[in-house]
Amino acid sequence: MRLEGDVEPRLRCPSQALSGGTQCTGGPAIVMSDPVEAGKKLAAYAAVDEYIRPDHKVIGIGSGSTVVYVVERILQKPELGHLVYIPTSFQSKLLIIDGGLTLGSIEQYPDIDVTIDGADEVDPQLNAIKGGGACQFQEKLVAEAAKKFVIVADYRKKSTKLGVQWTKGVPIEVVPMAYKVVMSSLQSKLSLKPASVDLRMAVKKAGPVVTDNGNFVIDAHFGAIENPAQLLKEIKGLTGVYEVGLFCGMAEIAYFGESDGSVSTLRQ
Ligand SMILES: O=C(CO)[C@H](O)[C@H](O)COP(=O)(O)O
Repeated sequence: MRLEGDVEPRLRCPSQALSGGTQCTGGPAIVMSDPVEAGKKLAAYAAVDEYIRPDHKVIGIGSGSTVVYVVERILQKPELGHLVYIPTSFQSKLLIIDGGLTLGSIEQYPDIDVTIDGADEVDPQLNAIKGGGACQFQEKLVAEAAKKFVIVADYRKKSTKLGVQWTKGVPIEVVPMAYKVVMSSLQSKLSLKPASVDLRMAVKKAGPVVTDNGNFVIDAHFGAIENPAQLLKEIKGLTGVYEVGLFCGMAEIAYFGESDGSVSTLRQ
């Protein structure tokens, strides 16, 4: 299958079931000149094909550039048009609205069948760093409310240990007035000391990034993280912390679009 906007015949991904830790070829061809973009699309399409069914009712939609392909694939399947879609950010709300899908809120639909989301880094135990787009609070809420949480990512996100591939730090959403206290607590109260902590600054605005929840984000640089669950527990215990971009033991499966055009998976 050739998709609109694709330019050269190169990559191919399956729509059939994939098995744990394996790579596959075959199925609808995905043709793109950029291997990273192709990887995102491969992973997203495979996850939608295998995890979202017409007999589902409510689907969580993550945030970021990979999720754009999740919605693109959903829109190619008219049999998924009657489902309700729950956003995890302003960006994903617009994806749902602009696609003409039915938008729901987590308050209306606290029980979600499947949530599909991207990630910044994923380790072999399916722990993930998220929040590169500062959406980690709503992403975690919507992932936790789902029976199944599925990660989609390109090959750059696969890692042996969190903090090795993703070197921009662990995103920590904080209540604005608490940011200095939290920065100081991160340096003095954790068993794993960060090399540095930065208040994330906006690019096209003076001052800090402000999240969809009106908060700030601190990026904490720990290097390789041996025990992400312990680190998560310690950071969440600091007063002023709203949510941490460490997702531990949450995902059932991660799909990775590889640079050779295959899709690999990691399962719990
Ligand atoms: O956690 C996220 C946003 O807060 C994103 O899912 C994560 O940053 C991955 O984004 P992309 O698909 O653009 O690489």
